[in-house]
Amino acid sequence: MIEVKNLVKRYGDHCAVDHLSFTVADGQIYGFLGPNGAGKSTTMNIMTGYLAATEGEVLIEGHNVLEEPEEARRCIGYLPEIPPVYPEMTVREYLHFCAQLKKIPKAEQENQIAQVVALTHLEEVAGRLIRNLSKGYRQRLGLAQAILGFPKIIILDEPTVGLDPKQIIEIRDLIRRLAREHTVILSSHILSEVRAVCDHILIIHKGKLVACDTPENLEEHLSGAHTVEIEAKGSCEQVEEILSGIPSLTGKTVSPKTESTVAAELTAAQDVREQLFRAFAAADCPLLELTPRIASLEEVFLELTRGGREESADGVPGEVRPQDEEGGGQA
Ligand SMILES: Nc1ncnc2c1ncn2[C@@H]1O[C@H](COP(=O)(O)OP(=O)(O)OP(=O)(O)O)[C@@H](O)[C@H]1O
Repeated sequence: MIEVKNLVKRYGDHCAVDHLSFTVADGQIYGFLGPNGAGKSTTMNIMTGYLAATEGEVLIEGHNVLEEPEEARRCIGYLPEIPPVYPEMTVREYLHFCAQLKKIPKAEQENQIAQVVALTHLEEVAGRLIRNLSKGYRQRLGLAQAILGFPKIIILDEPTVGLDPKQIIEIRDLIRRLAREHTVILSSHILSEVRAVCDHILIIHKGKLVACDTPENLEEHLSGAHTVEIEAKGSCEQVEEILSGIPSLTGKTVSPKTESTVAAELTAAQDVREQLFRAFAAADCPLLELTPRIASLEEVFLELTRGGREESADGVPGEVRPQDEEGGGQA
């Protein structure tokens, strides 16, 4: 488990991380999402002990990252935004070097290196100098060193940057496989990627946590209260008349769709699907389609990271839990 408590990081006057609190539970994949400069890398660097916080603390499996760095780091594998590889070493030499740094027992080193090389598909370049590797292979090597030692928690800053589509799919599969036995936290700008692999999403904006939930809940709760699109057989007047009998509607736009059908978009503070069904049936007006509109993760992201949005995060509906000062926002 990771506990991030009231984390603040200031660079001079600039507050890159602003009282950030959240908890990461074991055995799941968390996506750290935010626009450029939101504070993702800074937070990850603090969580992994690479950077000191101005205020607040991070506990990894109960170990304070600053006070018990060895114990905390033993639980973490980290792929920073720029993988820390040495160009003059071969892939294999570098992984041996990392194994020593991670204090993996000598007798286990060969076996573990072989495993991570296989997992990240580095076999064919294992003897090659790192400076001659493509960006994709360097990224995979960065991932291999993060996995080495099979730590409980694996933190990946933009793991698929620079990879081609085939490699992206492979790395996603690898992340999913790792998540069976590890907790994985990854940062990304790519919404579809986060949507595809993560169980939980933390959205960060201007250093603050603005949402923390499953992708499904985020999409559902931000789908504009209840928006429903309908298509009915009849005239606009007839449909308007039926809708006027449903007082809980807060908005409606009605327009002809075909010669004999009408389309409408309706909003309400509650779920009105059953009322709609009954009202149209009672008026003998066939309801041909009734579709609740779900916001895409992209819309959720844009909504939550609009300028100044983080100031009013309290208003985020439903399960979207912004941080609180006690260290809430449990993920
Ligand atoms: N060493 C530094 N000195 C001064 N400001 C910094 C430093 N590192 C980061 N920043 C600033 O802190 C803010 C957060 O940066 P950070 O790299 O954590 O964001 P990010 O969400 O990871 O962005 P990106 O997605 O572009 O990598 C940015 O405004 C950045 O310019």
